[in-house]
Amino acid sequence: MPTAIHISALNKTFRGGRKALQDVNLTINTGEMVALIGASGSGKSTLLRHMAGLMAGDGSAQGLIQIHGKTVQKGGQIARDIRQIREGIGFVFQQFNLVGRLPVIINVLAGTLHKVPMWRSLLRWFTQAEKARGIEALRRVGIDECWAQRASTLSGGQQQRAAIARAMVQGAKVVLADEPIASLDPESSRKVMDILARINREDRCTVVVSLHQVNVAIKYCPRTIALHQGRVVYDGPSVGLTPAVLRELYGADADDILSLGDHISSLEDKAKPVPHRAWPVPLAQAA
Ligand SMILES: Nc1ncnc2c1ncn2[C@@H]1O[C@H](COP(=O)(O)OP(=O)(O)OP(=O)(O)O)[C@@H](O)[C@H]1O
Repeated sequence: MPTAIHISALNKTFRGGRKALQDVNLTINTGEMVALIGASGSGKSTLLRHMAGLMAGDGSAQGLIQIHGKTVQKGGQIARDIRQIREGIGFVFQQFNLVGRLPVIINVLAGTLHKVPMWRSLLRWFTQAEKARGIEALRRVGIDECWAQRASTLSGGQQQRAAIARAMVQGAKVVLADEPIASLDPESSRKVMDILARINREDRCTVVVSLHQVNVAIKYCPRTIALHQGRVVYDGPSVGLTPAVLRELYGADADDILSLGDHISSLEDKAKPVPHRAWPVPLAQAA
């Protein structure tokens, strides 16, 4: 399977000497849906920001990040053509989400700006066909009726969904989502995760999503990469992350990942008469 994201020897030391990423080496294949988990401060956002070319790794190390074979950064230098590379990446990052004063449809169509002439992008003038594509993307994420509203009037979950619609319109083949459900209620969280899973499945989009909740990772992502103090401490099937494994990896910090862990499954518990089994059988026992 072709490689979507390749990371080798990536280190990040912030001013003051805090090591936020330590010798990160990863390969994510096209079409994977991967969760990044870890306690608060473990380096999830920092890693995603490096993948997006928004932050450069340590210059002294030979850190390399490539997306679809194109270099995002190498040896602490962001690639000169990073804008072009970003055209193929969809971001569901809080700070990038939407321009609140503009209508939802314009925000979504911003995903096509790299494809339209400069004068049209400045005037925000879109063709009927482009608008139809935007509405179709909004329909796929279930908020097409909101197309004319100012983005600032959407709920948090709707804003995340609009950001995903923008990535669809953009034709992104990699979507990076930084804690997209962190501040959402269970129902909105489920919708956002369902949509990410759909674009992964239907559009064969590679999705990397950082999550606090390990059981959401287990439910939606076949593979989980777990970070602890900037290091990859687990990279494998999500079902292998039992409470016992998490306690071994994180010690007392495991509670951070486990205690927040059931806000989607608790919703299902209410809906289903059968008891929800929060933890799948550990791999060792299943074999
Ligand atoms: N700009 C910065 N300057 C200095 N230190 C930073 C900076 N950004 C992040 N850090 C530190 O790097 C470490 C990793 O932070 P990061 O935000 O990546 O963690 P996280 O796993 O995403 O946490 P959370 O789940 O709380 O969002 C933390 O110790 C954080 O304090």
